[in-house]
Amino acid sequence: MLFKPKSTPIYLARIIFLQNSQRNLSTKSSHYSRKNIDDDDKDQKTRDTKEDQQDHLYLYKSKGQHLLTNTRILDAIVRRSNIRPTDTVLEIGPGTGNLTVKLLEAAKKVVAIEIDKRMVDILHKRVSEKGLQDRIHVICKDAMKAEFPQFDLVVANIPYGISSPLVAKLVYGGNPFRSATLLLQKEFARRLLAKPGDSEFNRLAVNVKLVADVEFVMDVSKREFLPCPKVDSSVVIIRPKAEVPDVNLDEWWAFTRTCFSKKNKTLGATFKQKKKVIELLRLAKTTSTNRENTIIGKNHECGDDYDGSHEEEDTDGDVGFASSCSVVEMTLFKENIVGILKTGGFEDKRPSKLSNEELLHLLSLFNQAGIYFHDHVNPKDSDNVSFAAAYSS
Ligand SMILES: C[S@@+](CC[C@H](N)C(=O)[O-])C[C@H]1O[C@@H](n2cnc3c(N)ncnc32)[C@H](O)[C@@H]1O
Repeated sequence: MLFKPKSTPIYLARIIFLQNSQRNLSTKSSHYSRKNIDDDDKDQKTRDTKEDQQDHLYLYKSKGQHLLTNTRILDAIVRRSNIRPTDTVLEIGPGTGNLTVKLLEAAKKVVAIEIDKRMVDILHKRVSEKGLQDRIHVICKDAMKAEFPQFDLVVANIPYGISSPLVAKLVYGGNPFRSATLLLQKEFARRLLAKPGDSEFNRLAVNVKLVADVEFVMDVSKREFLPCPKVDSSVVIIRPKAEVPDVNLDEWWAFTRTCFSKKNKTLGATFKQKKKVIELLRLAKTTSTNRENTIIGKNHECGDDYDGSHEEEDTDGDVGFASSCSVVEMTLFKENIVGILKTGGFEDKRPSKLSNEELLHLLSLFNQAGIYFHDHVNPKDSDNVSFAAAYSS
Protein backbone atom coordinates (compact mmCIF):
# COMPACT_ATOMS: atom_id res chain seq x y z
CA MET A 1 0.00 0.00 0.00
CA LEU A 2 1.22 3.48 -0.81
CA PHE A 3 1.52 5.96 2.02
CA LYS A 4 2.19 9.62 2.25
CA PRO A 5 4.74 10.83 4.76
CA LYS A 6 3.33 13.42 7.12
CA SER A 7 6.65 15.18 7.25
CA THR A 8 9.36 16.01 4.77
CA PRO A 9 13.08 16.27 5.53
CA ILE A 10 14.61 19.49 4.31
CA TYR A 11 18.28 20.35 4.54
CA LEU A 12 18.61 23.31 6.84
CA ALA A 13 21.46 25.04 5.14
CA ARG A 14 19.59 24.91 1.88
CA ILE A 15 16.35 26.27 3.30
CA ILE A 16 18.10 29.26 4.68
CA PHE A 17 20.75 30.09 2.16
CA LEU A 18 19.65 28.69 -1.15
CA GLN A 19 16.26 30.26 -1.55
CA ASN A 20 16.57 30.46 -5.30
CA SER A 21 17.12 26.74 -5.72
CA GLN A 22 13.79 25.88 -4.13
CA ARG A 23 12.57 23.75 -7.04
CA ASN A 24 15.51 21.37 -6.68
CA LEU A 25 14.72 21.05 -3.04
CA SER A 26 11.06 20.39 -3.68
CA THR A 27 12.00 17.60 -6.04
CA LYS A 28 14.36 16.12 -3.50
CA SER A 29 11.75 16.17 -0.79
CA SER A 30 9.11 14.59 -2.97
CA HIS A 31 11.42 11.64 -3.64
CA TYR A 32 11.76 10.96 0.02
CA SER A 33 9.92 8.04 1.58
CA ARG A 34 9.90 6.60 5.05
CA LYS A 35 7.91 4.37 7.32
CA ASN A 36 4.32 5.32 7.89
CA ILE A 37 3.71 7.66 10.78
CA ASP A 38 0.32 7.77 12.42
CA ASP A 39 1.11 10.64 14.68
CA ASP A 40 3.52 13.48 13.95
CA ASP A 41 4.75 13.61 17.49
CA LYS A 42 5.24 9.88 17.88
CA ASP A 43 8.67 9.73 16.32
CA GLN A 44 9.73 13.20 17.36
CA LYS A 45 12.65 12.03 19.49
CA THR A 46 14.06 9.83 16.77
CA ARG A 47 13.74 12.61 14.26
CA ASP A 48 15.37 15.16 16.53
CA THR A 49 18.36 12.88 16.81
CA LYS A 50 18.42 12.30 13.07
CA GLU A 51 18.14 16.02 12.52
CA ASP A 52 21.14 16.67 14.74
CA GLN A 53 23.19 14.03 12.99
CA GLN A 54 22.27 14.84 9.43
CA ASP A 55 21.54 18.56 9.62
CA HIS A 56 18.14 18.26 8.10
CA LEU A 57 14.76 19.30 9.32
CA TYR A 58 11.47 17.47 9.06
CA LEU A 59 8.67 19.76 8.06
CA TYR A 60 5.26 18.81 9.42
CA LYS A 61 2.17 19.07 7.26
CA SER A 62 0.03 19.10 10.39
CA LYS A 63 1.73 22.36 11.43
CA GLY A 64 1.38 23.84 7.95
CA GLN A 65 5.15 23.94 7.52
CA HIS A 66 5.43 25.06 3.92
CA LEU A 67 8.22 27.59 3.67
CA LEU A 68 8.05 30.45 1.22
CA THR A 69 11.44 30.65 -0.42
CA ASN A 70 10.98 33.00 -3.38
CA THR A 71 12.82 36.22 -2.53
CA ARG A 72 10.87 38.23 -5.08
CA ILE A 73 7.56 37.30 -3.42
CA LEU A 74 8.91 37.82 0.09
CA ASP A 75 10.08 41.30 -0.96
CA ALA A 76 6.72 42.08 -2.55
CA ILE A 77 4.90 41.08 0.66
CA VAL A 78 7.15 43.37 2.73
CA ARG A 79 6.83 46.23 0.22
CA ARG A 80 3.03 46.01 0.06
CA SER A 81 2.81 45.99 3.87
CA ASN A 82 3.99 49.63 4.03
CA ILE A 83 6.10 49.06 7.12
CA ARG A 84 7.37 52.21 8.82
CA PRO A 85 10.78 52.27 10.56
CA THR A 86 8.94 52.89 13.84
CA ASP A 87 6.63 49.87 13.50
CA THR A 88 6.40 46.75 15.62
CA VAL A 89 5.40 43.89 13.33
CA LEU A 90 3.67 40.76 14.58
CA GLU A 91 4.57 37.64 12.59
CA ILE A 92 2.64 34.43 13.17
CA GLY A 93 4.60 31.31 12.23
CA PRO A 94 8.04 32.69 11.28
CA GLY A 95 9.37 29.19 10.55
CA THR A 96 13.03 29.36 9.63
CA GLY A 97 12.83 33.14 9.22
CA ASN A 98 12.68 33.73 5.47
CA LEU A 99 10.16 36.54 5.95
CA THR A 100 11.36 37.54 9.41
CA VAL A 101 14.79 38.76 8.31
CA LYS A 102 13.17 40.96 5.67
CA LEU A 103 10.70 42.32 8.21
CA LEU A 104 13.57 43.12 10.57
CA GLU A 105 15.24 45.14 7.82
CA ALA A 106 12.12 47.30 7.47
CA ALA A 107 10.63 47.51 10.97
CA LYS A 108 11.78 48.71 14.37
CA LYS A 109 10.88 45.42 16.00
CA VAL A 110 9.39 42.02 15.14
CA VAL A 111 7.40 39.91 17.56
CA ALA A 112 7.29 36.37 16.16
CA ILE A 113 5.01 33.66 17.53
CA GLU A 114 6.11 30.15 16.53
CA ILE A 115 4.76 26.88 17.88
CA ASP A 116 7.73 24.70 16.90
CA LYS A 117 10.74 24.94 19.18
CA ARG A 118 13.06 23.63 16.44
CA MET A 119 12.03 26.54 14.23
CA VAL A 120 12.57 28.98 17.09
CA ASP A 121 16.14 27.71 17.54
CA ILE A 122 16.89 28.07 13.84
CA LEU A 123 15.30 31.53 13.79
CA HIS A 124 17.36 32.73 16.77
CA LYS A 125 20.55 31.47 15.15
CA ARG A 126 19.77 33.02 11.80
CA VAL A 127 18.78 36.40 13.23
CA SER A 128 21.87 36.47 15.48
CA GLU A 129 24.13 35.76 12.53
CA LYS A 130 22.74 38.88 10.90
CA GLY A 131 23.16 40.92 14.11
CA LEU A 132 19.41 41.57 14.31
CA GLN A 133 18.75 39.74 17.59
CA ASP A 134 18.09 42.89 19.62
CA ARG A 135 15.03 43.76 17.57
CA ILE A 136 13.23 40.43 17.67
CA HIS A 137 11.10 38.93 20.39
CA VAL A 138 10.22 35.29 19.74
CA ILE A 139 7.36 33.67 21.60
CA CYS A 140 7.39 29.87 21.36
CA LYS A 141 3.68 29.17 21.69
CA ASP A 142 0.51 28.32 19.82
CA ALA A 143 -0.60 31.66 18.35
CA MET A 144 -4.20 30.83 19.19
CA LYS A 145 -3.32 30.52 22.89
CA ALA A 146 -0.75 33.31 23.09
CA GLU A 147 -1.66 36.74 24.32
CA PHE A 148 -0.66 39.16 21.57
CA PRO A 149 1.53 42.04 22.72
CA GLN A 150 1.05 45.52 21.23
CA PHE A 151 1.84 45.71 17.53
CA ASP A 152 1.27 48.06 14.62
CA LEU A 153 1.08 45.58 11.76
CA VAL A 154 0.78 41.88 11.11
CA VAL A 155 2.78 40.40 8.25
CA ALA A 156 2.75 36.62 8.04
CA ASN A 157 2.72 33.47 5.98
CA ILE A 158 0.45 31.69 8.40
CA PRO A 159 -0.25 27.98 8.89
CA TYR A 160 -3.47 27.55 6.91
CA GLY A 161 -5.04 25.32 9.56
CA ILE A 162 -5.59 28.31 11.85
CA SER A 163 -6.70 30.84 9.21
CA SER A 164 -10.26 31.25 10.37
CA PRO A 165 -9.70 31.56 14.14
CA LEU A 166 -6.59 33.67 13.62
CA VAL A 167 -8.37 36.20 11.40
CA ALA A 168 -11.18 36.34 13.98
CA LYS A 169 -8.64 36.80 16.78
CA LEU A 170 -7.04 39.67 14.88
CA VAL A 171 -10.14 41.56 13.80
CA TYR A 172 -12.21 40.95 16.94
CA GLY A 173 -9.42 40.52 19.46
CA GLY A 174 -9.25 44.08 20.72
CA ASN A 175 -5.62 44.78 19.71
CA PRO A 176 -5.64 47.95 17.59
CA PHE A 177 -3.47 47.61 14.47
CA ARG A 178 -3.08 49.29 11.08
CA SER A 179 -3.19 46.30 8.79
CA ALA A 180 -2.56 42.58 8.48
CA THR A 181 -0.82 41.32 5.33
CA LEU A 182 -1.50 37.61 5.26
CA LEU A 183 -0.55 34.82 2.92
CA LEU A 184 -3.56 32.53 2.93
CA GLN A 185 -4.90 29.52 1.12
CA LYS A 186 -6.36 30.87 -2.13
CA GLU A 187 -9.90 29.57 -1.48
CA PHE A 188 -9.93 31.09 2.00
CA ALA A 189 -8.70 34.41 0.61
CA ARG A 190 -11.49 34.31 -2.02
CA ARG A 191 -14.05 33.83 0.74
CA LEU A 192 -12.69 36.82 2.64
CA LEU A 193 -12.83 38.92 -0.53
CA ALA A 194 -16.27 37.71 -1.67
CA LYS A 195 -19.11 40.15 -2.15
CA PRO A 196 -22.86 39.53 -1.73
CA GLY A 197 -24.03 37.35 -4.60
CA ASP A 198 -20.61 35.71 -5.18
CA SER A 199 -20.68 31.94 -4.79
CA GLU A 200 -17.96 32.13 -2.08
CA PHE A 201 -19.84 34.73 -0.04
CA ASN A 202 -20.59 33.33 3.41
CA ARG A 203 -20.65 34.12 7.09
CA LEU A 204 -16.88 34.53 7.32
CA ALA A 205 -16.96 37.39 4.78
CA VAL A 206 -19.95 38.98 6.49
CA ASN A 207 -18.37 38.88 9.94
CA VAL A 208 -14.97 40.13 8.80
CA LYS A 209 -16.52 42.88 6.63
CA LEU A 210 -18.37 44.24 9.64
CA VAL A 211 -15.11 45.40 11.18
CA ALA A 212 -12.49 45.37 8.41
CA ASP A 213 -11.82 45.93 4.71
CA VAL A 214 -9.99 43.25 2.76
CA GLU A 215 -7.80 43.98 -0.27
CA PHE A 216 -6.42 41.43 -2.74
CA VAL A 217 -2.67 41.75 -3.30
CA MET A 218 -1.50 38.78 -5.40
CA ASP A 219 -1.78 35.08 -6.04
CA VAL A 220 1.16 32.87 -5.13
CA SER A 221 1.63 29.52 -6.82
CA LYS A 222 2.07 26.43 -4.67
CA ARG A 223 5.37 25.88 -6.50
CA GLU A 224 6.87 28.79 -4.54
CA PHE A 225 6.75 26.80 -1.29
CA LEU A 226 9.00 24.17 0.14
CA PRO A 227 7.73 21.51 0.32
CA CYS A 228 5.11 22.14 -2.37
CA PRO A 229 1.62 22.10 -0.81
CA LYS A 230 -1.52 20.86 -2.60
CA VAL A 231 -3.13 24.28 -2.80
CA ASP A 232 -2.30 27.69 -4.25
CA SER A 233 -2.18 30.78 -2.06
CA SER A 234 -3.05 34.47 -2.16
CA VAL A 235 -1.86 37.50 -0.27
CA VAL A 236 -4.50 39.84 1.15
CA ILE A 237 -4.35 42.92 3.34
CA ILE A 238 -6.93 43.26 6.11
CA ARG A 239 -7.46 46.78 7.43
CA PRO A 240 -9.62 47.37 10.50
CA LYS A 241 -12.34 49.93 9.77
CA ALA A 242 -12.02 53.32 11.42
CA GLU A 243 -15.71 53.19 12.30
CA VAL A 244 -17.52 50.03 13.16
CA PRO A 245 -21.36 49.84 13.14
CA ASP A 246 -22.90 50.29 16.56
CA VAL A 247 -24.12 46.73 17.03
CA ASN A 248 -23.86 44.28 19.89
CA LEU A 249 -21.30 41.79 18.57
CA ASP A 250 -22.78 38.82 20.46
CA GLU A 251 -26.10 39.58 18.81
CA TRP A 252 -24.51 40.03 15.42
CA TRP A 253 -22.59 36.73 15.52
CA ALA A 254 -25.61 34.80 16.73
CA PHE A 255 -27.81 36.50 14.12
CA THR A 256 -25.44 35.78 11.21
CA ARG A 257 -25.12 32.19 12.44
CA THR A 258 -28.89 31.83 12.11
CA CYS A 259 -29.08 33.58 8.74
CA PHE A 260 -26.24 31.56 7.21
CA SER A 261 -27.18 28.21 8.76
CA LYS A 262 -28.63 27.42 5.33
CA LYS A 263 -26.98 30.06 3.21
CA ASN A 264 -28.89 29.23 0.03
CA LYS A 265 -32.29 29.02 1.69
CA THR A 266 -34.50 32.08 1.82
CA LEU A 267 -34.61 33.83 5.17
CA GLY A 268 -38.32 33.02 5.26
CA ALA A 269 -37.56 29.29 5.11
CA THR A 270 -34.77 29.55 7.70
CA PHE A 271 -36.78 31.56 10.21
CA LYS A 272 -39.97 29.51 9.86
CA GLN A 273 -38.25 26.33 11.04
CA LYS A 274 -39.95 25.05 14.16
CA LYS A 275 -36.66 24.61 15.96
CA LYS A 276 -35.65 28.21 15.22
CA VAL A 277 -39.04 29.62 16.27
CA ILE A 278 -38.85 27.77 19.59
CA GLU A 279 -35.28 28.91 20.19
CA LEU A 280 -36.11 32.55 19.46
CA LEU A 281 -39.27 32.43 21.57
CA ARG A 282 -37.28 31.07 24.50
CA LEU A 283 -34.65 33.79 24.05
CA ALA A 284 -37.32 36.48 23.74
CA LYS A 285 -38.86 35.33 27.01
CA THR A 286 -35.62 35.05 28.95
CA THR A 287 -33.95 38.13 27.49
CA SER A 288 -36.70 40.64 27.79
CA THR A 289 -39.29 39.24 30.12
CA ASN A 290 -40.96 42.58 30.71
CA ARG A 291 -41.55 43.02 27.00
CA GLU A 292 -42.97 39.54 26.66
CA ASN A 293 -46.54 40.57 26.24
CA THR A 294 -45.84 43.00 23.45
CA ILE A 295 -43.67 40.50 21.57
CA ILE A 296 -46.03 37.62 21.65
CA GLY A 297 -49.29 37.87 19.79
CA LYS A 298 -49.00 41.55 18.90
CA ASN A 299 -52.24 42.21 16.95
CA HIS A 300 -52.01 38.86 15.27
CA GLU A 301 -54.80 36.41 14.95
CA CYS A 302 -54.11 32.76 15.20
CA GLY A 303 -53.13 31.78 11.68
CA ASP A 304 -52.02 28.52 10.10
CA ASP A 305 -51.56 25.47 12.17
CA TYR A 306 -48.04 25.19 13.41
CA ASP A 307 -46.91 22.58 10.92
CA GLY A 308 -43.36 22.25 9.69
CA SER A 309 -42.80 20.58 6.39
CA HIS A 310 -39.13 21.61 6.30
CA GLU A 311 -38.51 21.57 9.99
CA GLU A 312 -35.72 19.99 11.92
CA GLU A 313 -35.96 17.85 15.02
CA ASP A 314 -36.18 19.55 18.37
CA THR A 315 -32.97 19.21 20.33
CA ASP A 316 -31.45 19.96 23.77
CA GLY A 317 -32.83 22.62 26.08
CA ASP A 318 -35.48 23.87 23.70
CA VAL A 319 -37.39 20.57 23.90
CA GLY A 320 -38.47 21.15 27.49
CA PHE A 321 -39.24 24.77 26.76
CA ALA A 322 -41.36 23.85 23.72
CA SER A 323 -43.55 21.56 25.79
CA SER A 324 -44.29 24.45 28.16
CA CYS A 325 -45.53 26.68 25.30
CA SER A 326 -48.96 26.49 23.78
CA VAL A 327 -49.36 25.94 20.07
CA VAL A 328 -51.14 29.28 19.86
CA GLU A 329 -48.25 31.06 21.55
CA MET A 330 -45.74 29.58 19.14
CA THR A 331 -47.94 30.28 16.15
CA LEU A 332 -48.33 33.92 17.10
CA PHE A 333 -44.62 34.28 17.67
CA LYS A 334 -43.86 32.72 14.31
CA GLU A 335 -46.28 35.12 12.65
CA ASN A 336 -44.49 37.99 14.33
CA ILE A 337 -41.18 36.81 12.88
CA VAL A 338 -42.67 36.41 9.42
CA GLY A 339 -44.31 39.82 9.73
CA ILE A 340 -40.92 41.42 10.40
CA LEU A 341 -39.34 39.63 7.44
CA LYS A 342 -42.20 40.75 5.18
CA THR A 343 -42.17 44.35 6.41
CA GLY A 344 -38.45 44.62 5.66
CA GLY A 345 -38.79 42.85 2.30
CA PHE A 346 -36.55 39.99 3.49
CA GLU A 347 -38.81 36.94 3.39
CA ASP A 348 -37.76 35.77 -0.08
CA LYS A 349 -34.16 36.98 0.13
CA ARG A 350 -31.19 34.68 0.55
CA PRO A 351 -28.52 35.70 3.09
CA SER A 352 -25.73 35.11 0.57
CA LYS A 353 -27.07 38.00 -1.50
CA LEU A 354 -27.48 40.56 1.28
CA SER A 355 -25.09 43.37 2.13
CA ASN A 356 -24.03 44.00 5.72
CA GLU A 357 -26.20 47.14 5.75
CA GLU A 358 -29.26 45.03 4.89
CA LEU A 359 -28.38 42.40 7.49
CA LEU A 360 -27.84 45.09 10.13
CA HIS A 361 -31.22 46.57 9.22
CA LEU A 362 -32.95 43.21 9.62
CA LEU A 363 -31.25 42.61 12.97
CA SER A 364 -32.39 46.00 14.20
CA LEU A 365 -35.98 45.23 13.11
CA PHE A 366 -35.88 41.99 15.10
CA ASN A 367 -34.29 43.60 18.16
CA GLN A 368 -36.81 46.48 18.10
CA ALA A 369 -39.53 43.83 18.24
CA GLY A 370 -37.84 42.22 21.24
CA ILE A 371 -36.48 39.27 19.26
CA TYR A 372 -32.89 38.44 20.16
CA PHE A 373 -30.41 35.87 18.92
CA HIS A 374 -27.81 35.73 21.66
CA ASP A 375 -28.61 34.27 25.04
CA HIS A 376 -27.66 37.31 27.12
CA VAL A 377 -28.91 35.67 30.32
CA ASN A 378 -27.12 32.34 30.00
CA PRO A 379 -24.43 32.94 27.39
CA LYS A 380 -22.87 29.75 26.08
CA ASP A 381 -19.79 31.64 24.95
CA SER A 382 -17.91 33.48 27.65
CA ASP A 383 -15.16 34.69 25.35
CA ASN A 384 -15.97 36.79 22.31
CA VAL A 385 -12.80 35.86 20.54
CA SER A 386 -13.25 32.12 20.85
CA PHE A 387 -16.86 32.59 19.87
CA ALA A 388 -15.94 34.55 16.79
CA ALA A 389 -13.24 32.08 15.98
CA ALA A 390 -15.48 29.09 16.29
CA TYR A 391 -18.22 30.57 14.17
CA SER A 392 -16.44 32.65 11.61
CA SER A 393 -16.17 29.97 8.96
C1 LIG B 1 3.45 28.25 6.36
S1 LIG B 1 4.79 28.09 7.51
C2 LIG B 1 5.53 29.66 7.25
C3 LIG B 1 6.97 29.75 7.61
C4 LIG B 1 7.65 31.05 7.22
N1 LIG B 1 6.91 32.20 7.69
C5 LIG B 1 7.86 31.14 5.73
O1 LIG B 1 7.13 31.93 5.09
O2 LIG B 1 8.72 30.46 5.20
C6 LIG B 1 3.89 28.24 9.02
C7 LIG B 1 4.70 28.27 10.31
O3 LIG B 1 3.76 28.41 11.38
C8 LIG B 1 4.13 27.54 12.45
N2 LIG B 1 2.88 27.22 13.17
C9 LIG B 1 1.99 26.23 12.92
N3 LIG B 1 0.95 26.30 13.76
C10 LIG B 1 1.18 27.36 14.56
C11 LIG B 1 0.47 27.94 15.65
N4 LIG B 1 -0.70 27.46 16.06
N5 LIG B 1 1.01 29.03 16.27
C12 LIG B 1 2.21 29.54 15.86
N6 LIG B 1 2.92 29.02 14.84
C13 LIG B 1 2.42 27.96 14.20
C14 LIG B 1 4.76 26.36 11.77
O4 LIG B 1 5.62 25.66 12.65
C15 LIG B 1 5.50 27.03 10.60
O5 LIG B 1 6.79 27.42 11.01
